Amino acid sequence: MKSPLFLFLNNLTFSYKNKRIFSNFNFQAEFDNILLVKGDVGSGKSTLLKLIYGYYQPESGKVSLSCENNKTILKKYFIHSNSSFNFVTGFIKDEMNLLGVVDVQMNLDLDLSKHISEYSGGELKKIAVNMALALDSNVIIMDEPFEMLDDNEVIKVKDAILDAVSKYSDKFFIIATHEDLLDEYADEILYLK
Ligand SMILES: Nc1ncnc2c1ncn2[C@@H]1O[C@H](COP(=O)(O)OP(=O)(O)OP(=O)(O)O)[C@@H](O)[C@H]1O
Repeated sequence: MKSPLFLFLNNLTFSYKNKRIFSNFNFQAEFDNILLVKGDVGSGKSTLLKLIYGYYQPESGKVSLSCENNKTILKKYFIHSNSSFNFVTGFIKDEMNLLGVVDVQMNLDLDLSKHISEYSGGELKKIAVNMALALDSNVIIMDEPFEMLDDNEVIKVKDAILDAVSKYSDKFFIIATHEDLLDEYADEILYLK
């Protein structure tokens, strides 16, 4: 049986220079598959994902992710809204080797040997999402996975996420999105104002 993932945000305070984004913010969720983070433009969704991932440290307060089953080691992977940040080596193949991804799951129909500057934003997004799904990470944090994709690709990415959720008992998704298409599948939705 699947052990849920717990997210606790306790009195979280975070600012960029002089701009306060979270002030003693509290939230907790227990979820089996998908936690969505939604809200207006600039409400702090990306910032919160980066705090959850650990890119940023809060000024005060605490972020914690834990699994009821303490034996499960939480390996996190972050998909940036600008997917070029996911390919620090500059090359898809090198990144895959670095992360130990043998093959991407979906039929991408793309030449993966080029430099990242030679792909469109949507192509990079597709590759990044599929790379994340092919990794053995169990906490996949996605910042706007549907951005820059056409309708057809949006459905493919949505289906790939739902497929991973049904296939693997140990994968959890924390997804920031403006789209409504995962709402009905989410265990919980955090709305930021
Ligand atoms: N690196 C940064 N330095 C300074 N301010 C920043 C930085 N990143 C974000 N901000 C500011 O913090 C606020 C929250 O930004 P964030 O990107 O978290 O919002 P968001 O909800 O993800 O927005 P969007 O819906 O446009 O993606 C915004 O006002 C933004 O201008």
